[in-house]
Amino acid sequence: MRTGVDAIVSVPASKSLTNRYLILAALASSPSTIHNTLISRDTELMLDALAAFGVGIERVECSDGSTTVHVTPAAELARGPLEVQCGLAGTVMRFVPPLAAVAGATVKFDGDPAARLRPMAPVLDALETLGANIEYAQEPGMLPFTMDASALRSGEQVVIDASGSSQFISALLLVGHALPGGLTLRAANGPVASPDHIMMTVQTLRELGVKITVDEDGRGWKVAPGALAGFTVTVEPDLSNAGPFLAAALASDGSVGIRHWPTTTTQVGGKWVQILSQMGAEVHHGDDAVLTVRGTGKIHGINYADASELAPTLAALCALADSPSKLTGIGHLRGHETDRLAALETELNKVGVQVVATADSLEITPAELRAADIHSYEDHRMATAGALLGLAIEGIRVENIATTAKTMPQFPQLWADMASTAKARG
Ligand SMILES: O=C(O)C1=C[C@@H](OP(=O)(O)O)[C@@H](O)[C@H](O)C1
Ligand SMILES: C=C(OP(=O)(O)O)C(=O)O
Repeated sequence: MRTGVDAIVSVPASKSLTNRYLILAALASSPSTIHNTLISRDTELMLDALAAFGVGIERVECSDGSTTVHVTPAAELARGPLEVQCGLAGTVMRFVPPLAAVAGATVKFDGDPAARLRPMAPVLDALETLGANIEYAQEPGMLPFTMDASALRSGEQVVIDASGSSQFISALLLVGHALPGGLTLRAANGPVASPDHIMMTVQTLRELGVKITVDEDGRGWKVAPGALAGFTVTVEPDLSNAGPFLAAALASDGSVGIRHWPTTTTQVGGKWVQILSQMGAEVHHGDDAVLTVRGTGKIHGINYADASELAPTLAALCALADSPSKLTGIGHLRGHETDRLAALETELNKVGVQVVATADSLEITPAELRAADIHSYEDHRMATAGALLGLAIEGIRVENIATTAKTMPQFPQLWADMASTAKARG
């Protein structure tokens, strides 16, 4: 019996774009307006951090349910001593220390217990190269730490190991124009994590008028020093968070549309179009800007590299496929909200799927599926992956679905609304 969903969904704004725009607005020379700002745990933490530096934040609730944020830069960013709470937000724990460095501030950073396990050293070592002094309260290179950036100087070329996270690179690029002498940055030999997110940073900077060049091999960046004028932008919907909804069309053999799908995007979630088509969906981007995905009764396995934050949803969909899949280039997901490779191996095994997790890949071989309680590890994407399994497997229960508030507090309601459109189709 098939029970296809048939829904059109508005997903909230992009976390990655919201937190980039907020950092840049704080560093601008005049006020900025950010329409359709995401309001979620990760962006609330960013807003609080900026307010601590003396940045003016005014929120306006709009009649369509979105939030516009007006950002007024501080005449001079506060130097503290301040405290910044990072929660479990990579974009806060990696993007705010360079802002503190530019401010010349003394700041204590801490986060959730799980945040204390996430890699930080490459970006912090780079800030030390630029003259910041960092005292670690527990483990070197990890939260919690106190940074004193009162003696920041102009740097020579900074070289960063970006195999653990693209955010180390993005964090420095975002403040490069505000550093004395700008910034010259290279990725050290070895893999670069989530390269799409670095391109998003580069494109965002260019869109706002920052001069940035990328080396021919794509592993080096030069940001010219200079003032950034205030700006007005509208944040795109979060296309990564659209993923579980779109995948639901395949999982339930139904149809799901996402409103306001951009014609071009820097978000890695833009790749859902290609991924889901390859896995068997019919995909249509209409004149009304709705991207519609329809199940065709078939879900094929896929070999896919650099899925980045799409991997948990993709892995759950691969569990429902008619052939094996392999997701590669995702070793750094072991340092995300949880060790996602281990978590996916455990949870997909529970529902009967064979999963082999290597250092940097997942091999997923579908088998007969069974009900299980899916643990979410305080990881929003494990929770949404569990919800997706729940559409296809009778009796799945997802523990702590509220953890989706990290980037999409509306998830439980939006999901329930979509799921309620499913009808028995005999
Ligand atoms: O810069 C960003 O907004 C992000 C970069 C990526 O981090 P990693 O490079 O650590 O994977 C991604 O997974 C994360 O969800 C958001
Ligand atoms: C890895 C993620 O988040 P963060 O920004 O905390 O790194 C994610 O959202 O999948």
